[in-house]
Amino acid sequence: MGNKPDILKVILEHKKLEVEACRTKVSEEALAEMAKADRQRRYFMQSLSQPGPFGANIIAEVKRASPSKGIIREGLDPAVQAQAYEKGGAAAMSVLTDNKFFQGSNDDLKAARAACSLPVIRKDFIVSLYQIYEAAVMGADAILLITRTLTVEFMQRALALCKELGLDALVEVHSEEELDQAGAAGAKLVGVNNRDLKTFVTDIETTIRLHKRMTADQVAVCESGIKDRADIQRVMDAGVFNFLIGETLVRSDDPAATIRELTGAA
Ligand SMILES: O=C(O)c1ccccc1NCC(=O)[C@H](O)[C@H](O)COP(=O)(O)O
Repeated sequence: MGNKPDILKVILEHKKLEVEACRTKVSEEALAEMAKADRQRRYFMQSLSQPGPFGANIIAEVKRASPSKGIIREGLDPAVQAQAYEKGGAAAMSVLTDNKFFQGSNDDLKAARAACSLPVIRKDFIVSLYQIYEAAVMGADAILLITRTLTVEFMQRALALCKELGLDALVEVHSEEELDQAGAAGAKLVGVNNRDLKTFVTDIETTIRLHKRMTADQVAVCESGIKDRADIQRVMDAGVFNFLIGETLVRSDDPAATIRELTGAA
């Protein structure tokens, strides 16, 4: 048996080619100009800064497929999903825009955002400032920065650009070292990915462990592998009240009811 390929490395290599191809169609200068246009901003970080009415805030994800699970839901309609998420009481939404590995698209984000009033994060693999301008142009309210894939210097530049464009940034970490790097870059909204992106194993204890090391001005988000109310309760007992949930909601036949069960509203 050969070694498993490092999927993140494969995704990033492909993403760099994708961005270069986009650049040949629309230059970064032209995109930056478009990104300055007035937008109806929705406040992603603000929606997560305090516990919700029942305690937990859910960032509900629109994810058609993933490298770890393959197809999650055939024929998923992002607009229908977004309406159910809002009805269930989600605080915000996450939409995968990567096409090759997650079968998402920029149109998925636009359709989901247009169908509800929730703030939306563009979930993709940022390798260039170009994609941050792109996120603003497609109407996203926030972007994801994955610490493992970026330098502190790039994250600082990305965070400064987000501020300029009126976007929030969720900075994702999976280890103590990455948390320190995110802090050095100035991250205030910090997502702990419970999924090890090398092995795909999820462990909710990762959030509980890393949260203890966060500073008072950082807001934590528990990401990946959340299946039920017991998982949420366990993490809430440790002081974290924000949860990013994909598969459990996308597989549910009644995502609104599932959100109510997860937050404790049901
Ligand atoms: O989910 C994957 O297989 C994956 C593989 C490589 C990079 C990222 C990946 N997931 C992105 C995510 O962060 C999750 O979609 C998100 O945290 C929700 O996780 P879940 O609730 O377990 O679907």
